[in-house]
Amino acid sequence: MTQRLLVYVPPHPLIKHWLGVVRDVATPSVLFRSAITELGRWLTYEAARDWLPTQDTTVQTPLAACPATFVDPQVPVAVVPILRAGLGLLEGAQTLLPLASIYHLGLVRNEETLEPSCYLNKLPEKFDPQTRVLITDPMLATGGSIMTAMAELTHRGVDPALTRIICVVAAPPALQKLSAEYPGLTVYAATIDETVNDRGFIVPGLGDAGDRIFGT
Ligand SMILES: O=P(O)(O)OC[C@H]1O[C@H](OP(=O)(O)OP(=O)(O)O)[C@H](O)[C@@H]1O
Ligand SMILES: O=c1cc[nH]c(=O)[nH]1
Ligand SMILES: [Mg+2]
Repeated sequence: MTQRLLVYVPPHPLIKHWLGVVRDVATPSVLFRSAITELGRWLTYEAARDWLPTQDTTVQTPLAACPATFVDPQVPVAVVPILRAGLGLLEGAQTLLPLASIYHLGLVRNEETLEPSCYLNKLPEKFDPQTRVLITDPMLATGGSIMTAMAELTHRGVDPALTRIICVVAAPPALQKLSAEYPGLTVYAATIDETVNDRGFIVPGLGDAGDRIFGT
């Protein structure tokens, strides 16, 4: 079977609600931050559906033996927030994945060339090939940053088929690049917007996610 990039936009009222809040230019930083946290929570919930490994067992209730399913603690789970803005989605993700290891990757785009450069890399040298990786970055625009992140991860043994990206707004250039290089990868987005303007901003988008989260 040919593998394809899967992009899900979960039709969830809470995701729609918090997306409206972060799009609104009048939303102050403190509310923007908590809205991004909520989006991190609900997008992680959706992404975990067919991704988080489980094991079947039996438990004894007060009345009888009963089949039960638990999250498998043996399979490593990693969250990779793309700094800065990916930190905004991390808190919500972490509440659902309390045992996950967090590996920070700091990327910033040059405002003129839009080329990303890496200023912090806390990735391990090698990942266990079974590791479930969740990447958090609210904006996939030209795709330069997410492609850099994917190259760093796959170079260290991460399997794209076991990787999920959660983002708030995805734009066509980023999705096209991911699709060409990483079929089998899955993206969860609150929305897919139409365009990226000549300054690299997604339109209508939500502006500069990092600046709005951190009030800079
Ligand atoms: O798809 P791209 O064109 O690469 O753009 C997306 C990147 O831009 C933003 O980061 P930014 O460089 O603004 O850094 P910040 O998170 O520190 O604000 C955003 O958080 C993404 O990482
Ligand atoms: O619209 C955009 C594009 C990239 N990064 C952002 O923060 N916003
Ligand atoms: Mg920014």
